[in-house]
Amino acid sequence: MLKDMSSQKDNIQDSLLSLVNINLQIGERSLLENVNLELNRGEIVTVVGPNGAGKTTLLRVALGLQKPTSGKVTVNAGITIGYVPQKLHIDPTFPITVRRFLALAKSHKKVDFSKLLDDVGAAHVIDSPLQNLSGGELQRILMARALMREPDVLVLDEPVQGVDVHGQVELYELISRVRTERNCAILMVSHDLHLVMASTDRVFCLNRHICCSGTPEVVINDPAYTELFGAHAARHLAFYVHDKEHKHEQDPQHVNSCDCDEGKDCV
Ligand SMILES: Nc1ncnc2c1ncn2[C@@H]1O[C@H](COP(=O)(O)OP(=O)(O)OP(=O)(O)O)[C@@H](O)[C@H]1O
Repeated sequence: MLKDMSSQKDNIQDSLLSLVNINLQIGERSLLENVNLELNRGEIVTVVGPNGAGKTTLLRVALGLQKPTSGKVTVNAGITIGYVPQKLHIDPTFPITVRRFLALAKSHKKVDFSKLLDDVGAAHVIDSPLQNLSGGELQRILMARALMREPDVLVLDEPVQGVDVHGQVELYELISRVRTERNCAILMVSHDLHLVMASTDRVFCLNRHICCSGTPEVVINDPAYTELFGAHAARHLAFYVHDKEHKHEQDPQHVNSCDCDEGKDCV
């Protein structure tokens, strides 16, 4: 009996954030229509959709930065949310090192920056000017800054933008690791379906309203997904599974002669 009760408890999902019947109208424009989304501890949820679909707007509503016209946003009392925005304006006339940038962020307790950066694979840039970082390095620093708050929920708006395919794979692996090691929930936005599918538990396809949602396997076979992204994209951008044994360094020609499904995009 006791055993039954504990397994029941394990199955109860720890909901951290929920959006119910969210509508947002600005002027004549309807930006979000009847959106429902729930985020549970330990899961990665990805919102995909074309440009202008309302992905960033949805995150802003979830974060309480944008008030919906109607609907309810519920955030569990006492949880901490870390946010990595889509854009960070870095003033080129104000040079700042990574260490200084992190020191400017609010944190409840003293943080060991070397360890933090080591955790996100960016220890080597600790004394570099922020302006000199590559796209992938900058994303790691922004993620490190968000992690300083020890968030229960990490919200990432297009975390791999401007990063090459190899860097994207690494960043999605980092995101999965952060989720596992910190047992937080991750809510992220991506245009990219290709790589993100392998690194997410649930996907929401958004085009103002939720066109379809579910596990990546369910979504990729949903006609609404094909309608939104086109049959070619749905077929071509099937699951990306990176074979780590798959090496290219020894044979540069291999990139073009590779017989895996990725063709010349294979990394
Ligand atoms: N405050 C606002 N007032 C009016 N329109 C807005 C406002 N914020 C966003 N929009 C519009 O709402 C639509 C959705 O914008 P949003 O940035 O959420 O889309 P997105 O899916 O994140 O797009 P992208 O993939 O290009 O980043 C866009 O057409 C945008 O111009």
